[in-house]
Amino acid sequence: MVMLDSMAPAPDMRATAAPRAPKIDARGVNVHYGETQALHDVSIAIPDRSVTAFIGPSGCGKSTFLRCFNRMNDTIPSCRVSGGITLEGEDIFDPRIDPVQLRARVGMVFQKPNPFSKSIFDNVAYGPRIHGLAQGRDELADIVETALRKAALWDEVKDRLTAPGTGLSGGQQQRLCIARAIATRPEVLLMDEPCSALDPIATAQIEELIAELSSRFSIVIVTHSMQQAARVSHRTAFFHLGHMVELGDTDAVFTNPRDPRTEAYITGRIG
Ligand SMILES: Nc1ncnc2c1ncn2[C@@H]1O[C@H](COP(=O)(O)OP(=O)(O)OP(=O)(O)O)[C@@H](O)[C@H]1O
Repeated sequence: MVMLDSMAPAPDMRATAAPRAPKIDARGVNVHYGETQALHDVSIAIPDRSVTAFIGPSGCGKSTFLRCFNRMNDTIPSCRVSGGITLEGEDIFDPRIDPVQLRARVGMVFQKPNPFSKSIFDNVAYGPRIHGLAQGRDELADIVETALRKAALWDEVKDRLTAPGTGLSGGQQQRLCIARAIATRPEVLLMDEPCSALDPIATAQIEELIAELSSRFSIVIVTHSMQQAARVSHRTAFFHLGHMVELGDTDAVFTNPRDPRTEAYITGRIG
């Protein structure tokens, strides 16, 4: 049995979600940047309404794999992705799929909060406006309020919706980015180290939010913190040198890893 040094007292944030049919199914995914292969033959089924964590040493390909799910790698000219990925059974690489629509269904929150230089309201209204999700101003206002409430930010900003989003604290900005991502009613939320720029209190708020959102969305989170993965995720995938070495229930991966490389990582011997 492997124990993480500060794992023992950590509260368990996870809802008791039973595994469901896969929301995303990735088969034999390879990714190259130019001549360099960053990911080798990775396959994973991401369940609906649960949290999957990607962990592993720096440069092992976690973010690269995450970006495959909403075709964000399309925006990197040297990047080539092969293999199959489906969302709800639909091939995301099908030429009929519009990547902008795909990114509304598969939202993303980045490492550094990146609100637009617009008002708090307009940050959240941006996606619903471009995707035509609201019939008029009232409906748009409802969507914005709902997203801000789900992101646990409404009470802090309801009296200053016209103030710039960039004027909020780091933790509030990240919750604003989460509100912006969920305003288009995505099915999947990708989070790439969403707490790495935040203090412990803001981190705890985001983790609570992840636990709440996981009852509605499928969430995939890249994290450098094994404690965070243990607290928030149901499933954990461990990556090493571009390979997915281990995938399993989070408790099993952390307490009884099958692969010696996973054990070496979680006990701090590599990484
Ligand atoms: N835009 C890019 N152009 C070229 N190579 C890249 C690019 N992005 C990532 N890579 C390379 O791909 C490999 C995987 O990188 P990636 O960022 O996916 O790893 P990671 O596990 O998320 O790392 P970290 O934990 O440090 O964020 C690394 O060798 C990295 O240098």
